[in-house]
Amino acid sequence: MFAGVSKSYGAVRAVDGVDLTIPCGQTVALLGPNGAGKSTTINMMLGLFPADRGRVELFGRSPEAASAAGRVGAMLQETKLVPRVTVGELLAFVRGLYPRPLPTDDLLRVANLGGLVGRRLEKLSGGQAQRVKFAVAIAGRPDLLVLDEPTAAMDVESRREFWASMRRYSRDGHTVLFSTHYVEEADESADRVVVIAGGRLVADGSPAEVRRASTAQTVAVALPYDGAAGLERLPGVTAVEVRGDRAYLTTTEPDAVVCALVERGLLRHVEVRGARLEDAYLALTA
Ligand SMILES: Nc1ncnc2c1ncn2[C@@H]1O[C@H](COP(=O)(O)OP(=O)(O)OP(=O)(O)O)[C@@H](O)[C@H]1O
Repeated sequence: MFAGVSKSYGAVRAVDGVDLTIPCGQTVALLGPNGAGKSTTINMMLGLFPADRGRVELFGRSPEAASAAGRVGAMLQETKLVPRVTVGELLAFVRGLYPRPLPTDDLLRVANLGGLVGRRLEKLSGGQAQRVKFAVAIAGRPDLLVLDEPTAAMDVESRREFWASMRRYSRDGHTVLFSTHYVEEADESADRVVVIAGGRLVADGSPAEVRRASTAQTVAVALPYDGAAGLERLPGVTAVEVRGDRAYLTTTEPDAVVCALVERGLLRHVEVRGARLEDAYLALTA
């Protein structure tokens, strides 16, 4: 729970009056561009440094007390793995630090590390190393799992595997908060999307609710034989983009645009696309 939380670094106001309450069991994406204040928010949530103003509480107590009680697990951007030990040795060590760790088999299954137990940490690929860091974060079976841009620099396949692991953990009723600047990750993997820009929360809701914050839609048609000239004057059209042999018309009134295209005999291979989370995100953070 954040109540009126602010944090500055000198003259830079990194987080500015944030209020946020996360119910148990929810998976929340903290979505924002570089420098939006995501890491600062997460560091305060974990009690790594104090807020200048406002109150941060986890499970009704201070972040430090919640972490000391083993209720919080985190995977931070700067987390490094020690070399010269195996995945299995590292996980056995970390499990030993907690009173009720995840059973080893569950840990390996959830983090998708089955074939890597004997592998030394310095021999892992980037995606595999991230899954080991994820395993370290969940080894103590935390009620709240916090992931700061966990898939930065991963390829598509590694990202897909990573989010599958995250969902296996959240499905068991655990609360997850992850930060990202990939809109599709928030759309696909979160119950709730909190958009942050310039240290302020600018949107908060399900992916569908945040998507609706942008009403712009696209009507795409085959490019008319005489080109795109004049399309921008059709009723309801606010922008026209030509890509390949298609014209993409931005509008808030797709019905009117389709009618106008019919009247002019221009309706060929039409496709109407609803607002995308990415459009809403770009509008919100502009
Ligand atoms: N230690 C610091 N000293 C000074 N300014 C900082 C420090 N850490 C962050 N900032 C500034 O605070 C603002 C918020 O930074 P923060 O790292 O929280 O954003 P972010 O959303 O996590 O960005 P990114 O996606 O790039 O990691 C930025 O303007 C950043 O330059």
